[in-house]
Amino acid sequence: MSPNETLPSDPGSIAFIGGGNMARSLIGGLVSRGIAADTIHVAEPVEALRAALEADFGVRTHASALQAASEAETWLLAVKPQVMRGVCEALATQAQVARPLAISIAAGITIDQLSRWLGGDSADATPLPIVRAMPNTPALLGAGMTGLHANAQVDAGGRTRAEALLSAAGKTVWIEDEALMDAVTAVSGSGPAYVFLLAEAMEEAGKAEGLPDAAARTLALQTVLGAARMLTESDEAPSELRRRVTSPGGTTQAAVETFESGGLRDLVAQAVHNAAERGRQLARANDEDA
Ligand SMILES: NC(=O)C1=CN([C@@H]2O[C@H](COP(=O)(O)OP(=O)(O)OC[C@H]3O[C@@H](n4cnc5c(N)ncnc54)[C@H](O)[C@@H]3O)[C@@H](O)[C@H]2O)C=CC1
Ligand SMILES: O=C(O)[C@@H]1CCC=N1
Repeated sequence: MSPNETLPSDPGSIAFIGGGNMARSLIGGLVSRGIAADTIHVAEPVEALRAALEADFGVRTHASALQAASEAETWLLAVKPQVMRGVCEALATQAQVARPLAISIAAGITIDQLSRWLGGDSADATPLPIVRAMPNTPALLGAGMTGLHANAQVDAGGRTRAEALLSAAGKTVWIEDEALMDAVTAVSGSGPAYVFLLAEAMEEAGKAEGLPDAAARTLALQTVLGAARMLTESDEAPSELRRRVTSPGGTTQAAVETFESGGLRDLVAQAVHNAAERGRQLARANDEDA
């Protein structure tokens, strides 16, 4: 979906709990697709962030999570994994009364954990409909990628609502096995940082070869943009696009052989594995009952 297209269905009123980097990217996506800013509430303790969200997007902000949550039928939990438990427990009573659709974007934190924390003290609280979503920051441009997983309490309407909300950020894919959400986090949630790192490294290497700073940056960044567009706008596999740049005995071959003999593929696999493992650790580290 391109940034100016409207959404296929209205996601209804939304309370973002946490108004940091990822919430900001998602809010930018929603507002640019014509979602009325006054249906978006944001709870954020940092006053400067609240002021910036109001000025930039016209959304309603609150210092209190409970206040924002009481305004909306969908809660988008966008705080760090390390504070998620406290935030959920503070909202538990309201959650059991209002029974919102709760969507968490926190890395690692499982639906079982969210369900327990939002269930409050009552061990037999009826499980809430909960969606685990893993977006990424290109959401701000409508070019994001989100993996979604729902528990059994989420009905077709809830799935449609979650998908409408996250599709404001770009593409979505449903993941039926929750255990794979850590792999989604490791590939696409964290993935933009890997591409930014490559861009940084290309820029630095260009400077080391003698290019002026500004030229090195433009050459690296425009190359990443052009390659990303070819990857998504052509029907060819990445390996075929690479083959077409690589003249036998030429310059690209010299570079690609250096990457391959240096173990780039193994390094990427190890990096993705470590990111997924970190997601699993975050779940354990933030749950003394697990
Ligand atoms: N940054 C990214 O690229 C992505 C982040 N995520 C997930 O999104 C979540 C947020 O990450 P970021 O936006 O990067 O972090 P962030 O630190 O920029 O945002 C979190 C915000 O929550 C606020 N906050 C803290 N306690 C709060 C409370 N009790 N009530 C309301 N707000 C509270 C903080 O002031 C902060 O502004 C994390 O769980 C992360 O795993 C998921 C996908 C991508
Ligand atoms: O680094 C993190 O933990 C978060 C989750 C995915 C991207 N940023």
